Amino acid sequence: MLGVIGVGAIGAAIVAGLSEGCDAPAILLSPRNAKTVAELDATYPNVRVADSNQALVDQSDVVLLCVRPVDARRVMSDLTFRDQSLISVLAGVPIKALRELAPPVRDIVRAIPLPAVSARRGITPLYPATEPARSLFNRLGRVIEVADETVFDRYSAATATLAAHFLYMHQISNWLAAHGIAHTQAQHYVAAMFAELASSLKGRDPDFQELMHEHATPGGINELFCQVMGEEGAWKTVDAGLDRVWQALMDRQNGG
Ligand SMILES: NC(=O)C1=CN([C@@H]2O[C@H](COP(=O)(O)OP(=O)(O)OC[C@H]3O[C@@H](n4cnc5c(N)ncnc54)[C@H](OP(=O)(O)O)[C@@H]3O)[C@@H](O)[C@H]2O)C=CC1
Repeated sequence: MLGVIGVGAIGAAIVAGLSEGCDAPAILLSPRNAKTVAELDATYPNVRVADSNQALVDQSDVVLLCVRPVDARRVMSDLTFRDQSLISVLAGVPIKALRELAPPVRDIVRAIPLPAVSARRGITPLYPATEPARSLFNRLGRVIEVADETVFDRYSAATATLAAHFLYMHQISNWLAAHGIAHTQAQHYVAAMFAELASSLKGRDPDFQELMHEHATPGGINELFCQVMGEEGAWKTVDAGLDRVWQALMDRQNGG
């Protein structure tokens, strides 16, 4: 039995992805977030809702922890574990801290799922990449087996750039809207442009420099835009943002 504590955005996405297709694993959900939990329970025959978090822990061989990092200590300190498996998706909470939160559990794996797991198209770094986490996340797409926890946290830092991608698109559509194109039309246009770009990445070995050149006619407007972004410091800002995220993750690990 897989028990999921914290059925918010990523917890629900994982449950949905695992529950699609044949041989779906039996899943028990924590009762909080009643609306989402009831929807998952009604949609998937392999899903049930536990009476409490402790009942979930008692009945589960594998516990998947999907609460916000700031809530972890409060949630876990109420619970008594036995020697079962624990998978944590909590960004920036290291194995050492998880051991302290869930004694006597020894088998602890960290995972970095992305929302695409709901459609079983995820790519999930695992540390350490042991069973049963490997099988669970392989069912949700692909797994990256990471051998070192610091490297694992680098992957975690990179996921912090996702929301900014939408802000970038927002900025472009706002510029169009400020210059006479209806806001909705501008958003549809930018969404279609980037959806096409994203789908062109599938099924090929990505080389981003090469792709940039494919899209930038020499002397053309894409080349000009890249040049101005560089001159204005945009690419250095990406490095600065990632460095700050990395520092925040490290501070979280050190209890800061
Ligand atoms: N969202 C994402 O794409 C990704 C998230 N993560 C990690 O996943 C974790 C969850 O993120 P996300 O899903 O976005 O956050 P959400 O806030 O959407 O989900 C967290 C859920 O935990 C619930 N919760 C809080 N306290 C308890 C409790 N005592 N018992 C059971 N459930 C509880 C919350 O309920 P309530 O709202 O009522 O407090 C909420 O539904 C984070 O640690 C994050 O780092 C990792 C990879 C990707």
